[in-house]
Amino acid sequence: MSLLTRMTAPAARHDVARLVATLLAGPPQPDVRRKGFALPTGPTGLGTSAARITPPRDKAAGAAATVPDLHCPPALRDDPALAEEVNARLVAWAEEIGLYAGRLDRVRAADFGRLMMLAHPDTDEPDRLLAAGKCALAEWATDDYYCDDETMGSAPALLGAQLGVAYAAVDPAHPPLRHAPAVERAMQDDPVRVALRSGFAHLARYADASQLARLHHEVAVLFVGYGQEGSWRSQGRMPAVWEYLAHRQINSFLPCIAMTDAVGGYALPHAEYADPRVRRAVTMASTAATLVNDLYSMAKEHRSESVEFNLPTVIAAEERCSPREAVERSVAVHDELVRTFEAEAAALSLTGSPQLRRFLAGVWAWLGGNRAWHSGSPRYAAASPSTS
Ligand SMILES: CC(C)=CCC/C(C)=C(\C)COP(=O)(O)OP(=O)(O)O
Repeated sequence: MSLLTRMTAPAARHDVARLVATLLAGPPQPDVRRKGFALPTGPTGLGTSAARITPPRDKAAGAAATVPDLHCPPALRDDPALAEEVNARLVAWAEEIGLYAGRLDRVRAADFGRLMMLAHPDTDEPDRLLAAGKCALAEWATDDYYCDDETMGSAPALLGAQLGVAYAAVDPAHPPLRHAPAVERAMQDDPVRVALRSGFAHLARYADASQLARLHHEVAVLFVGYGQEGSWRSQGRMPAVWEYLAHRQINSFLPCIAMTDAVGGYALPHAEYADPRVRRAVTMASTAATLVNDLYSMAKEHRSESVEFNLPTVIAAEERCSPREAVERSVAVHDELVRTFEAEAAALSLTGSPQLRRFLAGVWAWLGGNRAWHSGSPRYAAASPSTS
């Protein structure tokens, strides 16, 4: 069955979505394997705004009800059976390695398997989605255990030291021989480090050396962002809006988005991934995806004991506006980023390689899957418990 026929949410919620989809999809490319991946077809171009789409099922109305409409693609497929398989295997893995011990029911309910199914519609292979899911959950756990959840032992004073050691679980440390056993013990005696190491080892089955090096870079940058947030937390300081936005580019879903080609079974050449024009488009998309998290996680963060950092809170503090107005302004920031990504990605798709075109279409698909997941995951439902 083709991806298109499996989609329950076949179109976008805004005028240009189909046009963007068409530009990003480009002509058929026989030299790049396309495992059933296709962006929405149908009416294209300006004047197709009547083709409005409803997103896939939203399991939890709580958070979703408080977030205004976003300029965001739809999820390109909804395959609950695939999501369930990936989620079950992800939770079994977490249990086996002792990650989120005592909280696995919440991890299961958060349904990160569904996030992977929604965000990576160009593969049907559960094991590829599982590899990506392990990396994502390990990165989330780094945040929960070390940065922002005191009930999981996070403490600002420990953060830098913990992140420094955790990085060796992703990009192995190579100490002189006599220190190697101590490093090895450290890799094994903490569930976050075990998860990072195991997740990236799994992904290495599908990623080549250049893709792995790219991911190491993105994780290192993510950890810089975690450190930045820790610094605000320990100072009790609310960042400026510009500072927060720059932060959300690095403390972002980019490490997940950067796996798009490895998960899809092809490789974007390093020179194209590193091209500043591509980087600009992709980082704008990942910042936007992370602002979606800010909008949907506000209710969860209000319930938390620790200081909350999200764009509406930062805007309300700096611009002295009401929470509702701050949400509206955050949505406008999000929408501008997505629109800019769409325009620039469409232009890059016209001149770049087939792999670049597929990658940018994959990033676009990731945005849609991400929003659909956030709107339905009990992790962000106002009245439900979260993983943290
Ligand atoms: C999966 C991944 C790369 C996560 C890194 C960044 C991250 C933890 C988020 C984007 C989520 O931010 P936040 O700390 O607000 O997370 P929750 O709202 O607690 O899910």
